[in-house]
Amino acid sequence: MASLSGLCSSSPSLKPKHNRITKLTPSLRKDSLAFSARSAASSKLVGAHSVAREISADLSKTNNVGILKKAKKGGLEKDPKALWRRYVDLLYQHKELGLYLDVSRIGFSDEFVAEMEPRFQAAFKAMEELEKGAIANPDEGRMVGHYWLRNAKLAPNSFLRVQIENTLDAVCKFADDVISGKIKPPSSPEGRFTQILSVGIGGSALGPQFVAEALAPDNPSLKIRFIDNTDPAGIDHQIAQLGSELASTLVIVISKSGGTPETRNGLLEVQKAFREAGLEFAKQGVAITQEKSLLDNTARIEGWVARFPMFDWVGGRTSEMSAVGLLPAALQGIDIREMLVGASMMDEATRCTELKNNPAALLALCWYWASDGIGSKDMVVLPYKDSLLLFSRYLQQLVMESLGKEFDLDGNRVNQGITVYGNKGSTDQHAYIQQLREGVHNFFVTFIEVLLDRPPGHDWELEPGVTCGDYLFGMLQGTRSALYANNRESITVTVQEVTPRSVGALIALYERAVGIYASLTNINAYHQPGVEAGKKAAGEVLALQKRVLAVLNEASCKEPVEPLTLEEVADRCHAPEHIEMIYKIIEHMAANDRALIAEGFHHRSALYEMCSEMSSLHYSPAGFYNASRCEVLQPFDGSALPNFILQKLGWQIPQG
Ligand SMILES: O=P(O)(O)OC[C@H]1O[C@H](O)[C@H](O)[C@@H](O)[C@@H]1O
Repeated sequence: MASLSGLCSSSPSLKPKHNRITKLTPSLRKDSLAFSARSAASSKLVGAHSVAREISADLSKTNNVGILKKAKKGGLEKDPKALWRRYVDLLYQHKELGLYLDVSRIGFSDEFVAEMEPRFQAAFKAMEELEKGAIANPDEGRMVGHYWLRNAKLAPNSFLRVQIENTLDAVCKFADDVISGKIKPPSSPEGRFTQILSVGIGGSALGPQFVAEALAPDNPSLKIRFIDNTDPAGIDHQIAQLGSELASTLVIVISKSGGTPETRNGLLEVQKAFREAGLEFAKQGVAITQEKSLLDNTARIEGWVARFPMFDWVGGRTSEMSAVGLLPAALQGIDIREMLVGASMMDEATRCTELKNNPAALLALCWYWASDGIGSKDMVVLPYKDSLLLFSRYLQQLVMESLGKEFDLDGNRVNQGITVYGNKGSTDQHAYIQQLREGVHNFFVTFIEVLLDRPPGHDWELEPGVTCGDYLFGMLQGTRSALYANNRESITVTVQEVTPRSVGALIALYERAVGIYASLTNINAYHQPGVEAGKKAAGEVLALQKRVLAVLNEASCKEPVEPLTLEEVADRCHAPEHIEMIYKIIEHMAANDRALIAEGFHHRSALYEMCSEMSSLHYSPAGFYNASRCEVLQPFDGSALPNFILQKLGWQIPQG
């Protein structure tokens, strides 16, 4: 990349008066900091075990909305020379990582930054305490230690340090042994593992999926597929795609808790496929989970090939640099030590307490400015590189599960969060960017730019002077300009190329930005109580389904079979208030041939079929019941049924 200093000197008219930006090395960047640096009144705020809570108490006195309203009055800078100066002045560069952050198209002012400075200093202090082992997840009484994974020396005690180092060594050794064929499946025609089937969900899937898409070579040592849902058709598809290669498949079951229902279901389905193929699952299964979890115990008792630990102090959405992300990556031939180096270098850079020299803080500043500190605007993430397609999905969990909270750390209802979505450019330009340019103004964009189009030596000009990659570049720059011209703000993160190092750095950059933003907004970024509520509700639905089945079974055992209306089923389940859910349960079972709903004309063709083949079908104007399968149907007007069906059922043909 042309250095910025080079560009400046070739455009003397644009060169800023002061010489502090003639060369943007990290050290000079500090001198060029235009933001007023206020002293942080934070030393008294930090306690070993309740960092965020104490900080928040002090910061809650500041009126965000007031600052933002005042600061936003000015509107966005449009003068090209002033914009160029803003770009040069604000550009963050990490030369060693080949990573650049341009925040010049977010409209914050120096005054706003100055106002925010104490909050940032407090956030930096909180992050420092977190890295030292403070209980940064107060609700769950946990430390938050994903930063230690890439630099074990930072772990707060030697026990954790050794745990991290041993796990990394074990991951590398296991991957080497699998790739070399030293560890092999018992009955594989290839004589080695050729496929990975990863079973996990949420944080136990998104990181490995993103990294596989971004970094796996075209011919990886092992190919990876994912089961990340409890969708039976999706599971069947993955197993069908493996076909006879199931015998050469290493199944990695990933679950921090070891009890996530979707993952358990995926495991049970895969185990069934193994049984049906006459394969012994234990010889091909690996577990990544917390010690002594249900999954860990199962894997231990059944004697799976290997088990790797997940640590209590690593959250699912920040687990990519634990065995969760490292093992699948290493098995695909991805250089995981390089990923760790990239993350570690970014961690170092984002520990900087000068806002303008800290890329994570700059991101958090932009988010705060753009979304008014309350998530009023959505974050649209647009990587202009196919291999980074899943970055937006990965960030969706990282940002939304971390920041989307009902209460702040002081117990105030705040309903915080930032919505994240996006796929990739320029593809999205042909889909929804029309709205971003001209429609509802409820977002800010993050462009992810990759400078290297293709490996050197492979490029060609598809028209004079222009390559395919030039088009991609042009699309990105064009969209950035067109959006800004219409007052749509954007951030641009640029990496030289997509490598294990730059991907590790990107992950670390966003992890820290989320942590800092959480401090700014005084929320706990490390728990997910809302997800728990959804899981609990799902459990209740399944419990209700079991009660519904029990009621139907009982009625079906009576002689003659007792027809039930929906209301009667609900009453017998002692759940009349859940009648709608009971209807949906029966409707779902009906769709899967486990029940039948006769409700109005629409369903009658189904009735005909059933009636013609089932002798034990019972019908009454009050309800419809299939004794052989324990099925209940909605009441409907039986007289509307054709006579031949009523005859077949042995019912009286209605008069008139
Ligand atoms: O890794 P597991 O314990 O199976 O959890 C998988 C996922 O489950 C939940 O939905 C959490 O909200 C996620 O943060 C987590 O990553």
